[in-house]
Amino acid sequence: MSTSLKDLIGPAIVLGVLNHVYFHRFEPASAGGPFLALAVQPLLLVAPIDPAKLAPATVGMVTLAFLASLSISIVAYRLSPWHPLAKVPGPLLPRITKWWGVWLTYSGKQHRVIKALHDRYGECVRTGPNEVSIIRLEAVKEVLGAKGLQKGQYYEPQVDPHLKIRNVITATGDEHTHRRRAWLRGMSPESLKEFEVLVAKRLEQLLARLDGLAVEGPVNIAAWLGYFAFDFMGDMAFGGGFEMIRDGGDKEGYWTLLRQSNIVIAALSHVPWLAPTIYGLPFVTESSKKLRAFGSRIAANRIRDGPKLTKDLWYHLMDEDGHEKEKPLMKNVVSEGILAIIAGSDTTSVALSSLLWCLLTHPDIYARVQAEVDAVYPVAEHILDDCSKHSELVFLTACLNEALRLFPPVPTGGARQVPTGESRLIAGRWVIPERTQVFIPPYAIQRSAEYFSPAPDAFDPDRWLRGADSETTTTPAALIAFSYGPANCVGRPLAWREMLMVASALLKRYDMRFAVSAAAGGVKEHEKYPDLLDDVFITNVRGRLMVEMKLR
Ligand code: HEM
Repeated sequence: MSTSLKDLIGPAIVLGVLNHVYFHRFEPASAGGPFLALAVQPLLLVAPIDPAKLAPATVGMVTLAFLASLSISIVAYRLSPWHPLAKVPGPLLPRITKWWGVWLTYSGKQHRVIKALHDRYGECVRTGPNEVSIIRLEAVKEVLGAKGLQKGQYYEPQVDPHLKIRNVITATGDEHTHRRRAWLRGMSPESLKEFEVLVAKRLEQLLARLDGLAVEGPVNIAAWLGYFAFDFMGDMAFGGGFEMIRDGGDKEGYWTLLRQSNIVIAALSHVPWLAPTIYGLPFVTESSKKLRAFGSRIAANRIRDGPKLTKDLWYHLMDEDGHEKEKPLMKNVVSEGILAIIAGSDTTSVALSSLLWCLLTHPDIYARVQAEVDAVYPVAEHILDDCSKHSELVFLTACLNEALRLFPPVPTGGARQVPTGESRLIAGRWVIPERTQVFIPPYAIQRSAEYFSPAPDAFDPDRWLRGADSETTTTPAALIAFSYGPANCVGRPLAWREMLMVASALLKRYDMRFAVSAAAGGVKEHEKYPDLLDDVFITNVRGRLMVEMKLR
């Protein structure tokens, strides 16, 4: 008896469902094997047919039936009441597929869309088939805190695909504690004092450049703050490496390279199983090879020349003063150094750009904060050599807190993962099942009226200074721009030092206002600034921030 197409459709459908059951149970870590298995199975089904009588249409129909049944089975399960996250509200598309998250990352709008979903569906929203986003204060501690959840598959695409090196941001458990120890030495008060010298040197260079540019016309201050932060991080991590202030741009192309690879990584974090396949593509490998070569080159320079003005981060990460029993491996330290540049440059410069944007949109607040800087630093030079007065910059600190609240440089952050085999009760109300990815997005929680009211979307630095009263709510614990818990931002003290030095220097030296530009479509260029902050894990400023700067 010969096998016909009709005989094969039923088995193809059953096989599709069985594949879903298998992959659901044994989640693949990479796409290569599963893709091959999916391609081979329809061919095995048609194998009994005499090849001479096998029409290509038959193979096509069997494959179609197999893939359609697999897809329908997956979608039906994800939408069904039996899915463990069935009771968590959320829109249809993300319940079905993680490709929605990939698209959202490429669009740059992830933070704004997630906030809109919280506005609509509440404090816990299903943002993926196995993913939730929570903006309840108790969840900050329960998810990000010491007894919370660990980083999971979301961070896998950040691991170097060739060297398989984990740095402090991708390591978990004891490995994380060990790596973080060296970072903490690098961020001690003594180290910070040394880094101040490096900030001051670059800040002087920036101010000299801005003095010259300011007389020529409006300056894209967002770009120049980016050059500053990048040059400084190169000095701080490797004792040098970039000269973007000198060159007036990214002449070497490393900034662009880092940003491009950040976008790819941020998108792949939603589909980590695809990362090994994508990283196998030559043009993708090319950019990660270039980055590694660059890291090794500046590391080699650093080893040859030693620290420049002061002990740099390399000194601490490489354990040059011999705290650890075993010296760290060179490749690990290169990876940490590159991480420092990624984690510490765009974050700080975006925070400063957003602060300036907020101040320039509120001239009354600008005037108050400028008056404070003038009072604390009557002599401009002392901004560069006396950080002991930072505690007196109370209003500037409030303005920075408010800018970090409205525009957190890491707007959504990375997901933590519920361990296999257990579920977690979060905030006493949501039972989150095993292997779920859990986001606590700073942008959405920091604009929640529950924690900041009235007017949670308004720039109101005074909310940080008002005492508690019955009319207003300010919840410092809900400001998580630097994250929370054992994997919070290890560079926080340095970031604050840098931000206060740069902001005071700019306010002291210049009178600034938005450049007058023709309104495009009725919207002035500076009004578009918030919409051009792309959330690609770290914010990318897609637009310009054109400012007229007049020496005072
Ligand atoms: C305003 C500036 C900054 C902001 C808002 C910021 C924010 C953050 C956030 C939200 C995280 C957690 C990321 C996650 O959970 O995946 C983080 C981690 C980290 N940040 Fe920052 N950061 C800033 C500046 C810096 C600076 C200047 C450095 C210094 C090099 C730095 C180094 C790091 C490192 C190494 C981690 C990983 C820590 C760990 O996993 O233990 N950051 N940062």
